[in-house]
Amino acid sequence: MAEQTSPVLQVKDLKVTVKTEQGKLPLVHSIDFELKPGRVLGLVGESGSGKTVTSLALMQMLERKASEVEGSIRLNGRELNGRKEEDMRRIRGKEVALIMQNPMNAFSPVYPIGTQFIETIRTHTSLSKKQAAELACSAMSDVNLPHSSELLRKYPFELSGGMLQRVMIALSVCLNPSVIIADEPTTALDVTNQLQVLRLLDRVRQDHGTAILLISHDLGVIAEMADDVAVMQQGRIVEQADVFELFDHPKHAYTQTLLAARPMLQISPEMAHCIWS
Ligand SMILES: Nc1ncnc2c1ncn2[C@@H]1O[C@H](COP(=O)(O)OP(=O)(O)OP(=O)(O)O)[C@@H](O)[C@H]1O
Repeated sequence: MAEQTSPVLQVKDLKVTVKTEQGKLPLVHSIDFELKPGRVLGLVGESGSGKTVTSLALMQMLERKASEVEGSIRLNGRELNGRKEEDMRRIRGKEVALIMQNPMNAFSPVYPIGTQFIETIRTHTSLSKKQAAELACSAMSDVNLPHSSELLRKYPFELSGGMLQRVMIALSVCLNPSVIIADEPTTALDVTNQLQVLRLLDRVRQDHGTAILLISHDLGVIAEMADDVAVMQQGRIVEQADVFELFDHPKHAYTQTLLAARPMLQISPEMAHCIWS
């Protein structure tokens, strides 16, 4: 079906500049990519290459006074770039969700997790408080968080980084957005929970046709999860290809260096089998 193959997210000529005391500093230079339903695009590149800045620009979460985002970000055919913050609040979470690198930034320290979780659900749905709490609990057990009703009463500082990361992932997936941007979603987790989260993302992709932009340092995770890969260097996408093509025949010298520098695939065939079984 034509509808199935049209992209949910189309990024064209995206540029990000920040204003510094020394003047304007370009961080992302004219990048293009698209995401189709149910596909995973891996975004890789060394630290500082602009992956997080790109994800924040897509979500329109960069400080507007201190930065400039140019180009086009079309989500389900609608332009996001320059959209009012009020509109973006309705779109974020419901249509596009961000799993951030640092989960502490995703929650306010002054409210219990549950209040924030339930309010987010209720902003985007017509569920009652009780139904929203049930949905929150079931989403939390999906990411291996037991005693979820107890957890919902806790404040962010009472949870470990890994637990908070899983709460954020549960919140991101529970509203079935068409696109999930996952910025290093498993970095803070131990191996068992990494597998759980990767499995969950894969299940969401399969069951709901969610498109995922997966940012990761871990080329093993990218090799297992991504259909296509874009390689970023100094704010530019220097190579973009199908995952097999990119790993087997990297064309750009930087991609070759990146692949040669990987210690080894951190996901063994046995672990990969665990993810998909
Ligand atoms: N507000 C800002 N002002 C100036 N420079 C910034 C600002 N935000 C980010 N940068 C710089 O932009 C570059 C890209 O940062 P970004 O966090 O996107 O990299 P990254 O590829 O996500 O790295 P990592 O993998 O370590 O998360 C870095 O050099 C960073 O220092």
